[in-house]
Amino acid sequence: MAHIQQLLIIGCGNMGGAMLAGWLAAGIDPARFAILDPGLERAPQGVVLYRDVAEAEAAGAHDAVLLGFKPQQLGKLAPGLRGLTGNGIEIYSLLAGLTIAQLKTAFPSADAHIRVMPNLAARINKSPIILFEDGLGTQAKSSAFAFFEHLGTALWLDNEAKFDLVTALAGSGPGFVYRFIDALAEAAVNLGLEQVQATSLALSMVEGASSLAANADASPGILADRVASPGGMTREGLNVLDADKALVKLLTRTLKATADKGAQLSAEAD
Ligand SMILES: NC(=O)C1=CN([C@@H]2O[C@H](COP(=O)(O)OP(=O)(O)OC[C@H]3O[C@@H](n4cnc5c(N)ncnc54)[C@H](OP(=O)(O)O)[C@@H]3O)[C@@H](O)[C@H]2O)C=CC1
Ligand SMILES: O=C(O)[C@@H]1CCC=N1
Repeated sequence: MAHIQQLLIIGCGNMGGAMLAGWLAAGIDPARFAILDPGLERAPQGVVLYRDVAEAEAAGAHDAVLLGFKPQQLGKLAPGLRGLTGNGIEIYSLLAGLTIAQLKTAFPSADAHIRVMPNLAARINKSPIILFEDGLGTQAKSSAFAFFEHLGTALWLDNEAKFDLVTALAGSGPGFVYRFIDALAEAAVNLGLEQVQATSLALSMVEGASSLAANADASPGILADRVASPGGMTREGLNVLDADKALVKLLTRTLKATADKGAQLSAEAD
């Protein structure tokens, strides 16, 4: 039988909501989803919304759960969720930093425990989706992959120790790109451009450049050199970013601080 026929999303905020929107946009039947979230105003049309655990337990319709609340809530919420996470249920977790071992301790009776790391572009079906699992059989693994692939480009990670780092890169990454776009616009404003025009140009430039790179036959490094006409303007700017590896060093510190917080969230959950 195919897996994830009925997904119960527990905590449907920014990330859970983006994923649900992506699945619905991909044409998946809304009747395959339910939400448990006490504070959510409304669910998308055709998706059932439970306000409390008892309602979701009474329905008892799901075969998979997606944990979409905050990592700091796991210890407090898990005991009350045991009735929704028992035999026959697969647990998919968005909780940044929290390990498979911690999920197994929190939900010991579930059939399988899977870490999932998307980003907000799941809403437009363009998110990387990193997966790491324990307990899925071969067939369930391939149907889980197909289900998450609707949201973008899925991959199985072979080493959980790298999960915080891929979270920093692919999950948190949009935050860094948005900051870069803002900084680019602010720099142009500092040098004399008008704010609205600077923001609009920075945004459309990044959109075009990233689509071009995603579909190109050459690496971003080679594409950067193609932009820099010999003896031209761009090389002068690249020289600023490249001097003493300034940009690489800044981003290494950025990813390290982000990944280290994952380890801290995990330690605090014990
Ligand atoms: N934001 C992102 O880009 C990404 C987030 N993640 C992960 O996704 C998870 C959610 O993050 P994010 O969406 O940003 O946070 P949000 O605060 O937007 O979403 C969390 C949701 O859980 C709800 N909630 C709170 N308490 C309960 C409860 N007892 N039962 C059910 N639902 C509850 C919240 O409701 P209320 O607001 O009323 O408290 C909210 O709707 C985190 O674990 C995070 O690590 C992973 C990848 C990317
Ligand atoms: O900031 C966070 O913790 C989550 C995980 C990745 C993106 N947002």
